[in-house]
Amino acid sequence: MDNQAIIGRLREIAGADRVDTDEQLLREASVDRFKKYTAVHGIYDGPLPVAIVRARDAEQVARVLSFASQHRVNIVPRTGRTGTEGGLETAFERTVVLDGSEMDEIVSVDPVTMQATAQCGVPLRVLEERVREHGLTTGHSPQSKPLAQIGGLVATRSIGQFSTLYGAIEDMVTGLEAVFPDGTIARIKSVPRRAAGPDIRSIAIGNEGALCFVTEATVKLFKYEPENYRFHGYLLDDVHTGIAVLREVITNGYRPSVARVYSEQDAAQHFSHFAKGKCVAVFLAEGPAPLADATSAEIDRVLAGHTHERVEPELIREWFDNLNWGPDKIEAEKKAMLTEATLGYTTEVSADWSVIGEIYDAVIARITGEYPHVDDITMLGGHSSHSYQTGTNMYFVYDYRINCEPREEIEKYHIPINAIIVEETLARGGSMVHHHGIGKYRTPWTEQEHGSAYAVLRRLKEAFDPEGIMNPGTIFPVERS
Ligand SMILES: Cc1cc2nc3c(=O)[nH]c(=O)nc-3n(C[C@H](O)[C@H](O)[C@H](O)COP(=O)(O)OP(=O)(O)OC[C@H]3O[C@@H](n4cnc5c(N)ncnc54)[C@H](O)[C@@H]3O)c2cc1C
Repeated sequence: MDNQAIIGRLREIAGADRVDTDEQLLREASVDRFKKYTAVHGIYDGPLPVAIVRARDAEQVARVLSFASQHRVNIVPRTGRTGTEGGLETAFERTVVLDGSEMDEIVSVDPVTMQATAQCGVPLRVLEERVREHGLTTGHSPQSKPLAQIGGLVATRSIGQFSTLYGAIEDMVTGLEAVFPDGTIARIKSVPRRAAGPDIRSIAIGNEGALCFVTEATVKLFKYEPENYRFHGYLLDDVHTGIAVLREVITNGYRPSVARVYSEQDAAQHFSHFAKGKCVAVFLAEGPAPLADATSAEIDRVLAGHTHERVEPELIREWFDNLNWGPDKIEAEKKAMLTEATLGYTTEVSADWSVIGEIYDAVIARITGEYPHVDDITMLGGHSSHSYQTGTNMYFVYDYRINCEPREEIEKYHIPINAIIVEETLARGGSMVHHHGIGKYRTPWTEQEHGSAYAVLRRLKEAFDPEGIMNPGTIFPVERS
């Protein structure tokens, strides 16, 4: 079947007005933010998709996927388009981008059962605003909240700034609907908990469009009590002290919603007006007032055991209020890329408390010691922003001046720096990806990440996507065409 025939069939399935073939739209749909630097220069070297289908409902998604399976047409699901790891890249010929952003109905908000159900194209910001009318919150607040949508948030195993209290998306989704490549529409009902076999929500959560298309999700709701917010900020001597502080607060049984530590370098760019060359620890205690007070008291008690300087809570609140990225910041970043030829990227990993500090040191030492273009790096540091009983994440941040043609940027800077971080983390038993997903650029290490359990993951792909049409090259390594 040639491209024209594919487009014709898609028009029959979805309606002609739901199938986009405009050249510029196809170019922009061929990449995500992994290639933001070439994209801002208008360079799109990879295969362009055949078409973009804006799906109306789950039945239409099912018909598109069945057709694609039968005719071996590749599918890249998408919603909010904030992905950072190449998951939206159309790396293969004969790809159709299946866009769920117009499935944007909030199906229900139930303040009694404390749940909301939303279609995949609902932006998280919109859902959050709706539930706040009831005095509730989703508790989910990734930095991309103004743009990211429910489908992508579920598909990437996203996590938000309040994760230490509310958890990540896998702790929040109680039920969902997903469409599989054979056209099966599976609805996983929402219940408080069950022991009826393995938890099949996790086949959809984090699948990055490589197994199924998420069309709807039901999430938990919590009381929204910003009047009880207690912000805390401290200057500390080094990252290791910061990690020790985080560990103590968390393992003592307290759950501030925000618990973060920034390295000196990262702090200097986030908190230039007060960091004084130090590390910065940030906490937010919330919940019912007595709990927020108890959490605050514990944070102070732990800090008393370490040399520190206190930061005005109002400064932390101001910083926090401006943390999210909407269209304005995306535009500002594009302008900076074009006028200053500078770029910033991140690689986020996780590991046990016992090795996370060692990983931090090893990564910084290797990049500064052996990366050949280290002189172009203008900032190298990181922060821990999501902590658990057993360990924490490290979000490495690297900014650089681009001393090459736009096309060469990824190979010269982003890929080798990312590789060092992944290698040092895996070498110490950590996870190479904490919350952005594997996408198409960490696949060289998917097998190493999972070890002997990779066979289980691989079987999921074979079982649910036997034709390999779902986002090929994402999560699962394959040869590129
Ligand atoms: C400025 C910025 C800040 C960010 N901050 C955070 C953060 O704090 N926490 C965090 O976790 N992430 C963060 N991210 C990453 C990104 O926002 C998340 O991965 C988000 O969950 C992606 O959602 P989306 O709707 O934009 O998905 P998209 O970008 O459209 O897609 C992302 C991936 O999910 C797949 N996908 C999309 N929709 C579906 C669907 N309906 N069914 C199946 N697969 C689908 C795609 O194929 C792709 O692989 C940030 C990104 C940016 C640009």
